[in-house]
Amino acid sequence: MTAPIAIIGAGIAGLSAAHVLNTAGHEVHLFEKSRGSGGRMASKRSDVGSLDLGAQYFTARDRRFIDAVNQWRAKGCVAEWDPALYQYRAGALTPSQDEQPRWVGTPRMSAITRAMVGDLPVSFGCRITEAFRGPQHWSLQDAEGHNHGPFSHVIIAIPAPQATPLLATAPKLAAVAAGVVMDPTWSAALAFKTPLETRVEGCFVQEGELDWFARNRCKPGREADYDTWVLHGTSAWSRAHLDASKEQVIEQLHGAFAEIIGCAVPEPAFTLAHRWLYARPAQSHQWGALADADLGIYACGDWCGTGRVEGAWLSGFDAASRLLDHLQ
Ligand SMILES: Cc1cc2nc3c(=O)[nH]c(=O)nc-3n(C[C@H](O)[C@H](O)[C@H](O)COP(=O)(O)OP(=O)(O)OC[C@H]3O[C@@H](n4cnc5c(N)ncnc54)[C@H](O)[C@@H]3O)c2cc1C
Ligand SMILES: NC(=O)c1ccc[n+]([C@@H]2O[C@H](COP(=O)([O-])OP(=O)(O)OC[C@H]3O[C@@H](n4cnc5c(N)ncnc54)[C@H](O)[C@@H]3O)[C@@H](O)[C@H]2O)c1
Repeated sequence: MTAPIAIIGAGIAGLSAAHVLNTAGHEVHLFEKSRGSGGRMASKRSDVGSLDLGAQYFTARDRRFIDAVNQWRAKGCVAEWDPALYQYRAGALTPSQDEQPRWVGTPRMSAITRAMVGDLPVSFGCRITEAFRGPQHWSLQDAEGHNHGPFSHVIIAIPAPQATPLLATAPKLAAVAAGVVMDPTWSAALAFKTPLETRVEGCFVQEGELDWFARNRCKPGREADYDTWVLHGTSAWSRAHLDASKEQVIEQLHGAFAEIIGCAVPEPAFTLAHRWLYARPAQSHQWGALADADLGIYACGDWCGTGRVEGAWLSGFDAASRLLDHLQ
Protein backbone atom coordinates (compact mmCIF):
# COMPACT_ATOMS: atom_id res chain seq x y z
CA MET A 1 0.00 0.00 0.00
CA THR A 2 1.32 3.49 -0.82
CA ALA A 3 1.60 6.04 1.97
CA PRO A 4 -0.93 8.91 2.04
CA ILE A 5 -0.13 12.49 1.01
CA ALA A 6 0.17 14.98 3.89
CA ILE A 7 -1.37 18.43 3.47
CA ILE A 8 -0.49 21.08 6.04
CA GLY A 9 -3.20 23.74 6.34
CA ALA A 10 -6.97 23.32 5.90
CA GLY A 11 -7.61 26.70 4.32
CA ILE A 12 -9.04 26.95 0.82
CA ALA A 13 -5.64 26.19 -0.82
CA GLY A 14 -5.00 23.00 1.16
CA LEU A 15 -8.57 21.82 0.66
CA SER A 16 -8.47 22.57 -3.05
CA ALA A 17 -5.34 20.38 -3.33
CA ALA A 18 -6.99 17.69 -1.19
CA HIS A 19 -10.05 17.64 -3.45
CA VAL A 20 -7.99 17.19 -6.64
CA LEU A 21 -5.89 14.38 -5.12
CA ASN A 22 -8.83 12.64 -3.50
CA THR A 23 -10.79 12.73 -6.75
CA ALA A 24 -7.78 11.16 -8.51
CA GLY A 25 -7.93 8.27 -6.02
CA HIS A 26 -5.12 9.29 -3.64
CA GLU A 27 -5.35 9.10 0.11
CA VAL A 28 -4.67 12.43 1.83
CA HIS A 29 -4.37 13.52 5.45
CA LEU A 30 -4.72 17.19 6.45
CA PHE A 31 -3.15 18.89 9.48
CA GLU A 32 -4.68 22.11 10.78
CA LYS A 33 -3.47 24.13 13.76
CA SER A 34 -6.89 25.67 14.48
CA ARG A 35 -10.00 23.90 15.76
CA GLY A 36 -11.80 24.37 12.43
CA SER A 37 -11.12 24.75 8.73
CA GLY A 38 -11.07 27.91 6.60
CA GLY A 39 -8.06 29.91 7.81
CA ARG A 40 -8.55 33.43 6.51
CA MET A 41 -11.98 32.40 5.16
CA ALA A 42 -13.17 31.27 8.58
CA SER A 43 -16.03 32.93 10.43
CA LYS A 44 -16.10 33.82 14.11
CA ARG A 45 -19.06 32.66 16.18
CA SER A 46 -20.07 35.40 18.63
CA ASP A 47 -22.94 36.52 20.87
CA VAL A 48 -24.34 38.49 17.92
CA GLY A 49 -24.14 35.65 15.41
CA SER A 50 -21.33 34.56 13.14
CA LEU A 51 -19.07 37.25 11.71
CA ASP A 52 -16.89 37.09 8.60
CA LEU A 53 -13.76 38.74 10.02
CA GLY A 54 -11.45 37.68 7.17
CA ALA A 55 -12.42 37.29 3.51
CA GLN A 56 -15.56 39.34 2.87
CA TYR A 57 -16.60 37.98 -0.50
CA PHE A 58 -14.83 36.60 -3.54
CA THR A 59 -14.89 37.01 -7.26
CA ALA A 60 -14.42 34.23 -9.83
CA ARG A 61 -12.64 34.93 -13.10
CA ASP A 62 -10.85 31.67 -13.96
CA ARG A 63 -13.02 29.05 -15.68
CA ARG A 64 -11.88 26.26 -13.31
CA PHE A 65 -12.74 28.31 -10.25
CA ILE A 66 -16.08 29.37 -11.76
CA ASP A 67 -16.91 25.64 -12.11
CA ALA A 68 -16.04 25.06 -8.45
CA VAL A 69 -18.20 28.03 -7.38
CA ASN A 70 -21.11 26.62 -9.38
CA GLN A 71 -20.73 23.27 -7.62
CA TRP A 72 -20.74 25.00 -4.21
CA ARG A 73 -23.85 26.95 -5.24
CA ALA A 74 -25.57 23.69 -6.18
CA LYS A 75 -24.72 22.33 -2.71
CA GLY A 76 -26.16 25.46 -1.08
CA CYS A 77 -22.95 26.63 0.63
CA VAL A 78 -22.37 29.64 -1.66
CA ALA A 79 -24.70 32.44 -2.71
CA GLU A 80 -24.33 35.66 -4.63
CA TRP A 81 -24.01 38.82 -2.55
CA ASP A 82 -25.08 41.99 -4.31
CA PRO A 83 -24.55 44.73 -1.72
CA ALA A 84 -25.36 48.42 -2.08
CA LEU A 85 -21.72 49.38 -2.74
CA TYR A 86 -20.18 52.74 -1.99
CA GLN A 87 -16.77 54.29 -2.13
CA TYR A 88 -15.28 56.91 0.14
CA ARG A 89 -12.70 59.28 -1.30
CA ALA A 90 -11.81 62.97 -0.93
CA GLY A 91 -14.14 63.15 2.06
CA ALA A 92 -17.21 62.05 0.08
CA LEU A 93 -19.27 58.86 0.33
CA THR A 94 -20.79 58.05 -3.06
CA PRO A 95 -22.63 55.04 -4.53
CA SER A 96 -20.29 52.83 -6.56
CA GLN A 97 -22.45 50.00 -7.87
CA ASP A 98 -20.96 47.79 -10.57
CA GLU A 99 -21.76 44.61 -12.51
CA GLN A 100 -19.14 42.38 -10.82
CA PRO A 101 -20.71 39.19 -9.37
CA ARG A 102 -19.50 38.67 -5.77
CA TRP A 103 -19.89 35.43 -3.86
CA VAL A 104 -20.05 34.53 -0.17
CA GLY A 105 -20.29 31.32 1.82
CA THR A 106 -23.74 30.79 3.29
CA PRO A 107 -24.90 30.89 6.06
CA ARG A 108 -21.33 31.97 6.85
CA MET A 109 -18.03 32.15 4.97
CA SER A 110 -16.69 29.02 6.67
CA ALA A 111 -19.52 26.93 5.13
CA ILE A 112 -17.41 26.49 1.99
CA THR A 113 -14.34 24.90 3.55
CA ARG A 114 -16.57 22.95 5.90
CA ALA A 115 -18.29 21.38 2.89
CA MET A 116 -14.91 20.77 1.24
CA VAL A 117 -13.65 18.90 4.32
CA GLY A 118 -16.58 16.48 4.05
CA ASP A 119 -15.22 13.18 5.31
CA LEU A 120 -11.55 13.86 4.52
CA PRO A 121 -9.27 12.96 7.43
CA VAL A 122 -8.10 16.13 9.23
CA SER A 123 -6.09 16.41 12.45
CA PHE A 124 -7.41 19.67 13.95
CA GLY A 125 -5.56 21.53 16.70
CA CYS A 126 -2.29 20.14 15.31
CA ARG A 127 0.44 22.64 14.44
CA ILE A 128 3.18 21.10 12.33
CA THR A 129 6.65 22.41 13.19
CA GLU A 130 8.95 20.27 11.03
CA ALA A 131 8.86 18.11 7.91
CA PHE A 132 11.58 15.41 7.55
CA ARG A 133 12.49 13.44 4.47
CA GLY A 134 13.60 9.87 5.18
CA PRO A 135 15.11 7.51 2.57
CA GLN A 136 11.66 6.82 1.11
CA HIS A 137 9.03 8.75 2.99
CA TRP A 138 8.17 12.00 4.71
CA SER A 139 7.31 12.39 8.35
CA LEU A 140 6.01 15.41 10.25
CA GLN A 141 6.50 16.62 13.77
CA ASP A 142 3.90 18.70 15.61
CA ALA A 143 4.26 21.37 18.30
CA GLU A 144 3.65 18.78 21.03
CA GLY A 145 6.55 16.67 19.80
CA HIS A 146 4.42 13.93 18.21
CA ASN A 147 5.49 12.35 14.93
CA HIS A 148 3.12 11.71 12.03
CA GLY A 149 3.80 9.57 8.98
CA PRO A 150 4.92 7.98 6.80
CA PHE A 151 3.73 10.12 3.88
CA SER A 152 4.61 9.81 0.20
CA HIS A 153 4.50 13.60 -0.43
CA VAL A 154 3.94 16.80 1.53
CA ILE A 155 1.93 19.84 0.44
CA ILE A 156 2.44 22.94 2.58
CA ALA A 157 -0.61 25.20 2.22
CA ILE A 158 0.01 27.95 4.78
CA PRO A 159 1.13 31.62 4.59
CA ALA A 160 4.72 32.05 3.29
CA PRO A 161 6.32 33.19 6.59
CA GLN A 162 4.92 30.10 8.32
CA ALA A 163 5.79 27.84 5.38
CA THR A 164 9.47 28.88 5.29
CA PRO A 165 10.73 26.78 8.25
CA LEU A 166 8.73 23.76 7.05
CA LEU A 167 10.50 23.96 3.69
CA ALA A 168 13.99 23.56 5.23
CA THR A 169 14.51 20.26 3.36
CA ALA A 170 14.04 22.10 0.05
CA PRO A 171 16.27 25.20 0.45
CA LYS A 172 15.39 26.65 -2.97
CA LEU A 173 11.68 26.67 -2.15
CA ALA A 174 12.41 27.97 1.36
CA ALA A 175 14.36 30.90 -0.13
CA VAL A 176 11.46 31.84 -2.40
CA ALA A 177 8.95 31.66 0.48
CA ALA A 178 11.29 33.65 2.74
CA GLY A 179 11.27 36.49 0.21
CA VAL A 180 7.47 36.91 0.34
CA VAL A 181 6.30 39.85 2.45
CA MET A 182 2.82 39.49 3.90
CA ASP A 183 0.93 42.50 5.23
CA PRO A 184 -1.26 42.47 8.34
CA THR A 185 -4.90 43.54 8.65
CA TRP A 186 -6.72 44.57 11.82
CA SER A 187 -10.37 43.58 11.61
CA ALA A 188 -13.04 44.94 13.95
CA ALA A 189 -16.71 44.03 14.32
CA LEU A 190 -19.42 46.30 15.73
CA ALA A 191 -23.02 45.29 16.47
CA PHE A 192 -25.89 47.72 17.05
CA LYS A 193 -29.26 46.89 18.58
CA THR A 194 -31.02 49.44 16.39
CA PRO A 195 -30.07 49.35 12.69
CA LEU A 196 -28.02 52.30 11.48
CA GLU A 197 -30.00 54.58 9.19
CA THR A 198 -27.93 54.10 6.07
CA ARG A 199 -28.30 52.31 2.74
CA VAL A 200 -24.59 51.42 2.67
CA GLU A 201 -23.88 47.67 2.69
CA GLY A 202 -20.27 47.64 1.54
CA CYS A 203 -17.72 50.43 1.10
CA PHE A 204 -14.27 50.64 -0.52
CA VAL A 205 -12.43 53.32 1.47
CA GLN A 206 -9.63 55.15 -0.29
CA GLU A 207 -8.22 57.31 2.49
CA GLY A 208 -7.50 57.17 6.20
CA GLU A 209 -7.37 54.19 8.54
CA LEU A 210 -9.97 52.03 6.84
CA ASP A 211 -9.71 49.95 3.68
CA TRP A 212 -13.21 48.46 3.64
CA PHE A 213 -16.33 48.04 5.73
CA ALA A 214 -19.46 45.96 5.24
CA ARG A 215 -22.81 45.27 6.82
CA ASN A 216 -22.27 41.64 7.78
CA ARG A 217 -25.92 40.91 8.40
CA CYS A 218 -27.01 41.82 4.87
CA LYS A 219 -25.13 38.85 3.43
CA PRO A 220 -27.38 35.91 2.53
CA GLY A 221 -28.33 33.61 5.42
CA ARG A 222 -26.80 35.69 8.25
CA GLU A 223 -28.50 36.09 11.64
CA ALA A 224 -30.33 39.44 11.71
CA ASP A 225 -30.97 40.19 15.41
CA TYR A 226 -28.23 42.82 15.49
CA ASP A 227 -27.01 45.22 12.83
CA THR A 228 -23.47 43.82 12.49
CA TRP A 229 -20.60 45.57 10.68
CA VAL A 230 -17.07 44.40 9.89
CA LEU A 231 -14.33 47.04 9.43
CA HIS A 232 -10.85 46.42 7.98
CA GLY A 233 -7.86 48.67 8.57
CA THR A 234 -5.49 49.35 5.69
CA SER A 235 -2.24 47.37 5.54
CA ALA A 236 -0.24 50.51 6.43
CA TRP A 237 -2.46 51.43 9.38
CA SER A 238 -2.55 47.83 10.60
CA ARG A 239 1.24 47.58 10.45
CA ALA A 240 1.68 50.87 12.30
CA HIS A 241 -0.73 49.62 15.01
CA LEU A 242 0.43 46.00 15.07
CA ASP A 243 0.88 45.96 18.86
CA ALA A 244 -2.04 48.21 19.76
CA SER A 245 -4.57 46.74 22.20
CA LYS A 246 -7.88 45.44 20.82
CA GLU A 247 -9.66 48.25 22.72
CA GLN A 248 -7.51 50.90 20.99
CA VAL A 249 -8.10 49.31 17.59
CA ILE A 250 -11.86 49.16 18.10
CA GLU A 251 -11.95 52.77 19.29
CA GLN A 252 -9.98 54.10 16.32
CA LEU A 253 -11.69 52.05 13.60
CA HIS A 254 -15.12 52.77 15.13
CA GLY A 255 -14.25 56.49 15.09
CA ALA A 256 -13.14 56.37 11.44
CA PHE A 257 -16.30 54.46 10.49
CA ALA A 258 -18.55 56.97 12.31
CA GLU A 259 -16.89 59.84 10.40
CA ILE A 260 -17.51 58.20 7.03
CA ILE A 261 -20.92 56.56 7.33
CA GLY A 262 -22.90 59.81 7.42
CA CYS A 263 -25.57 58.83 9.97
CA ALA A 264 -25.81 58.74 13.76
CA VAL A 265 -23.66 55.91 15.17
CA PRO A 266 -24.65 54.98 18.75
CA GLU A 267 -22.41 53.04 21.13
CA PRO A 268 -22.25 49.46 19.83
CA ALA A 269 -23.85 46.71 21.94
CA PHE A 270 -20.96 44.41 21.04
CA THR A 271 -17.43 44.82 19.71
CA LEU A 272 -14.62 42.50 18.69
CA ALA A 273 -11.17 42.88 17.15
CA HIS A 274 -8.97 40.33 15.42
CA ARG A 275 -5.43 40.78 14.11
CA TRP A 276 -4.51 38.92 10.94
CA LEU A 277 -0.72 38.94 11.01
CA TYR A 278 -0.33 37.42 7.53
CA ALA A 279 -3.45 38.80 5.86
CA ARG A 280 -2.23 39.28 2.30
CA PRO A 281 0.92 39.19 0.21
CA ALA A 282 2.33 42.69 -0.35
CA GLN A 283 2.38 41.87 -4.06
CA SER A 284 0.91 39.28 -6.44
CA HIS A 285 3.01 36.47 -7.91
CA GLN A 286 2.49 34.19 -10.87
CA TRP A 287 4.09 31.05 -9.50
CA GLY A 288 0.96 28.93 -9.29
CA ALA A 289 2.66 26.75 -6.69
CA LEU A 290 6.24 25.91 -5.67
CA ALA A 291 7.45 22.38 -6.31
CA ASP A 292 10.43 20.12 -5.76
CA ALA A 293 8.90 17.15 -7.51
CA ASP A 294 11.93 14.88 -7.00
CA LEU A 295 11.84 15.39 -3.26
CA GLY A 296 8.02 15.25 -3.25
CA ILE A 297 7.39 18.58 -1.50
CA TYR A 298 5.07 21.36 -2.69
CA ALA A 299 3.99 24.75 -1.35
CA CYS A 300 0.84 26.62 -2.24
CA GLY A 301 -1.43 29.37 -0.99
CA ASP A 302 -2.71 32.79 -1.97
CA TRP A 303 0.85 34.16 -1.83
CA CYS A 304 1.79 32.06 -4.90
CA GLY A 305 -0.88 33.91 -6.91
CA THR A 306 -3.20 36.88 -6.62
CA GLY A 307 -3.58 37.05 -2.84
CA ARG A 308 -7.31 36.37 -2.96
CA VAL A 309 -9.64 33.43 -2.38
CA GLU A 310 -9.61 32.54 -6.07
CA GLY A 311 -5.79 32.73 -6.17
CA ALA A 312 -5.50 30.44 -3.14
CA TRP A 313 -7.90 27.89 -4.61
CA LEU A 314 -6.02 27.93 -7.95
CA SER A 315 -2.68 27.54 -6.17
CA GLY A 316 -3.88 24.42 -4.34
CA PHE A 317 -5.22 23.08 -7.62
CA ASP A 318 -1.86 23.76 -9.27
CA ALA A 319 0.18 22.05 -6.52
CA ALA A 320 -1.99 18.92 -6.72
CA SER A 321 -1.93 18.89 -10.53
CA ARG A 322 1.88 19.10 -10.56
CA LEU A 323 2.10 16.24 -8.07
CA LEU A 324 -0.21 14.10 -10.22
CA ASP A 325 1.79 14.97 -13.36
CA HIS A 326 4.99 13.83 -11.66
CA LEU A 327 3.44 10.49 -10.69
CA GLN A 328 2.60 9.69 -14.32
C1 LIG B 1 -8.97 40.57 6.66
C2 LIG B 1 -8.93 39.82 5.35
C3 LIG B 1 -9.83 40.15 4.34
C4 LIG B 1 -9.81 39.48 3.13
N1 LIG B 1 -10.73 39.78 2.20
C5 LIG B 1 -10.77 39.07 1.05
C6 LIG B 1 -11.83 39.27 0.13
O1 LIG B 1 -12.75 40.04 0.37
N2 LIG B 1 -11.80 38.55 -1.03
C7 LIG B 1 -10.81 37.66 -1.31
O2 LIG B 1 -10.84 37.03 -2.38
N3 LIG B 1 -9.82 37.41 -0.42
C8 LIG B 1 -9.80 38.09 0.75
N4 LIG B 1 -8.84 37.84 1.67
C9 LIG B 1 -7.78 36.89 1.33
C10 LIG B 1 -8.25 35.43 1.47
O3 LIG B 1 -8.89 35.25 2.71
C11 LIG B 1 -7.02 34.55 1.35
O4 LIG B 1 -6.36 34.84 0.12
C12 LIG B 1 -7.33 33.05 1.36
O5 LIG B 1 -8.33 32.71 2.29
C13 LIG B 1 -6.02 32.33 1.67
O6 LIG B 1 -6.21 30.92 1.70
P1 LIG B 1 -4.98 29.94 1.98
O7 LIG B 1 -5.53 28.58 2.01
O8 LIG B 1 -3.88 30.27 1.04
O9 LIG B 1 -4.42 30.35 3.42
P2 LIG B 1 -5.13 30.34 4.85
O10 LIG B 1 -6.56 30.68 4.75
O11 LIG B 1 -4.27 31.22 5.72
O12 LIG B 1 -5.03 28.81 5.32
C14 LIG B 1 -3.88 28.28 5.92
C15 LIG B 1 -4.30 27.34 7.05
O13 LIG B 1 -3.15 26.72 7.57
C16 LIG B 1 -3.21 26.69 8.98
N5 LIG B 1 -1.83 26.62 9.45
C17 LIG B 1 -0.87 27.60 9.43
N6 LIG B 1 0.30 27.13 9.89
C18 LIG B 1 0.09 25.83 10.21
C19 LIG B 1 0.94 24.81 10.72
N7 LIG B 1 2.24 25.04 11.00
N8 LIG B 1 0.41 23.58 10.94
C20 LIG B 1 -0.91 23.33 10.67
N9 LIG B 1 -1.75 24.27 10.18
C21 LIG B 1 -1.25 25.50 9.93
C22 LIG B 1 -3.95 27.96 9.35
O14 LIG B 1 -4.58 27.84 10.62
C23 LIG B 1 -4.97 28.07 8.22
O15 LIG B 1 -6.19 27.43 8.53
C24 LIG B 1 -8.85 38.46 2.91
C25 LIG B 1 -7.96 38.11 3.93
C26 LIG B 1 -8.01 38.77 5.15
C27 LIG B 1 -7.09 38.36 6.25
N1 LIG C 1 -7.78 43.11 4.00
C1 LIG C 1 -7.10 42.09 3.54
O1 LIG C 1 -6.24 41.55 4.21
C2 LIG C 1 -7.39 41.58 2.17
C3 LIG C 1 -6.66 40.50 1.68
C4 LIG C 1 -6.93 40.05 0.40
C5 LIG C 1 -7.94 40.67 -0.35
N2 LIG C 1 -8.61 41.72 0.19
C6 LIG C 1 -9.67 42.41 -0.57
O2 LIG C 1 -10.45 41.44 -1.20
C7 LIG C 1 -11.07 42.01 -2.36
C8 LIG C 1 -10.98 40.98 -3.40
O3 LIG C 1 -10.58 41.45 -4.65
P1 LIG C 1 -11.38 41.03 -5.96
O4 LIG C 1 -10.53 41.42 -7.10
O5 LIG C 1 -11.82 39.64 -5.84
O6 LIG C 1 -12.69 41.91 -5.80
P2 LIG C 1 -13.20 43.24 -6.51
O7 LIG C 1 -13.13 43.12 -7.98
O8 LIG C 1 -14.53 43.52 -5.88
O9 LIG C 1 -12.23 44.39 -5.98
C9 LIG C 1 -10.93 44.66 -6.38
C10 LIG C 1 -10.59 46.09 -5.99
O10 LIG C 1 -11.19 46.95 -6.96
C11 LIG C 1 -11.75 48.10 -6.36
N3 LIG C 1 -13.20 48.11 -6.62
C12 LIG C 1 -13.92 47.03 -7.08
N4 LIG C 1 -15.20 47.38 -7.23
C13 LIG C 1 -15.31 48.66 -6.88
C14 LIG C 1 -16.38 49.56 -6.81
N5 LIG C 1 -17.64 49.21 -7.17
N6 LIG C 1 -16.15 50.84 -6.41
C15 LIG C 1 -14.90 51.20 -6.05
N7 LIG C 1 -13.84 50.40 -6.08
C16 LIG C 1 -14.02 49.14 -6.49
C17 LIG C 1 -11.41 48.04 -4.90
O11 LIG C 1 -10.23 48.77 -4.67
C18 LIG C 1 -11.13 46.57 -4.65
O12 LIG C 1 -10.21 46.42 -3.60
C19 LIG C 1 -10.36 43.32 -2.61
O13 LIG C 1 -11.20 44.33 -2.15
C20 LIG C 1 -9.13 43.23 -1.72
O14 LIG C 1 -8.73 44.50 -1.24
C21 LIG C 1 -8.38 42.17 1.42
